[in-house]
Order: sequence, then C-alpha cells, then structure tokens
Amino acid sequence: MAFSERLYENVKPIWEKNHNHPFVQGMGDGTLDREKFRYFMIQDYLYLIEYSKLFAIGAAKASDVKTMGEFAKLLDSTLNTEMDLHRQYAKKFDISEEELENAKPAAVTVSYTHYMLAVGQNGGLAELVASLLPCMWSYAEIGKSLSQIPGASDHEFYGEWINMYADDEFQELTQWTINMLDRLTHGKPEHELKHLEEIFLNTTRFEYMFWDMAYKGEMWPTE
Ligand SMILES: Cc1ncc(C[n+]2csc(CCO)c2C)c(N)n1
Repeated sequence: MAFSERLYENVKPIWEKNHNHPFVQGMGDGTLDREKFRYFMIQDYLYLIEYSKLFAIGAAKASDVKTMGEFAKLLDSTLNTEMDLHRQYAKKFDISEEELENAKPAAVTVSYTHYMLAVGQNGGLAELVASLLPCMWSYAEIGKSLSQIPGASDHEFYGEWINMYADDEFQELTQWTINMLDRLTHGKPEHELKHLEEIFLNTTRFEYMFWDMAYKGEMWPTE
C-alpha cells in the first residue's frame, strides 16, 4: 500500500467532518453567511502568505532540478493564482487593501502556519511535504465534491471558490504532491513513517480548526 493510502485511511473520519462542517456545507448550498466568508477570506489570505513560504523552502531543500521546478510552480500558483482569487473576493466584499494589510491573524491561523513552518524548516523534504499536503489534498476533495452539487459552481459568491479548487490543474498539482510523498517515503522504516503520519494528522486537525474558526469567529476576546 502506498504511504498516501495509509494516510488517507487514517484521516478519513476528520475529512468527513470537514465535508459536513456547516461552513463547507454552506458554500455548497449557497446559504453561508457572507460575513463569515469575508472573515475566512481575510484569514486565509494571511494564511497563504505564510504557507507559500513552505514551497520556497521545498525548492531550497529539493535534491534535483525537476523537483525544484515543481515547487516553483506551486509557489507561483499560490501567490499568483490562488491569492488572486482572494484579491478578487476582497473587491467583491469591500475589503480594502488597507484592511487586508492591517488584519491580524487569529490564534488558529498563527498556530497552523507556525507549526508548518517549524516542521518545514527543521525537518527534511518528507516532513515538509507531509505537513503541507492536507491543505492541498483536503481542498481538492472539497472542491471536487462541492462542484458536483447542482448549481453550486454558478453561485454568485461561492461558485468561483468551488471552481478554483475543482479545477483540473489544481487536482493535478495535488496528485503530483501526493506522488512525491510516496516517492520520498518508499522503503522508509516504520518509526519514520509513524512520525510523518503524526505530522499529517496534526495539519489535518488544523484544517478542521480553520473551518471552525472561520464559522465561529475568533474564540478570544479581541479588546
Ligand atoms: C486554511 C487553508 N487550507 C488550505 C487551502 C488551500 N491551499 C492553500 S495553498 C494551496 C496550494 C496551491 O495553491 C492550496 C490548495 C487554503 N487556501 N486555506
């Protein structure tokens, strides 16, 4: 069994919880409160600024030019395609550049990004990929499943979001990253695989916490 299949089996119950989360369901049926989505977009923009650094670290840690090129492609796709979506949404939701620049990351945003960056900086390439993969993989799954709901892709607010992650190019980038983790872990001893499994589980849990934070708002007094 490929390592990625084992990971998938391990986190399946959490991914089902993601799919059933009212934030995700609300994007699928179009009923999600726009204020919640607006908040999510701001937090996600802050998240992506940090997340994209993982691809830069990946390029620096790669041991061949082909892999460096793939990380460069992921970096480009995040900074210039995915974050463009956020910039477009910002216009739609009246989020000014100033508001985006001055926004402060919520506790979950800080914890999630700092955890990934610590793993990415201190570990090898397999650790880095294990920590960043749930983000891509779970969005690929959510995008695909929401795009199958009749009318969801055409929704005036949430349709573009769904189309972005259901897109074939994004699905291919995700598959490339899954394949890389399988290559990197081939023949590794069980104790190393267990360690990678733990990293993957941690960022999977952070994904769920991010949806929940976006739905409920920052769970901390702000003043
Ligand atoms: C909390 C959170 N988790 C996952 C993603 C999705 N995502 C972030 S970077 C990237 C790689 C390619 O652009 C993908 C798919 C997100 N936006 N926000």
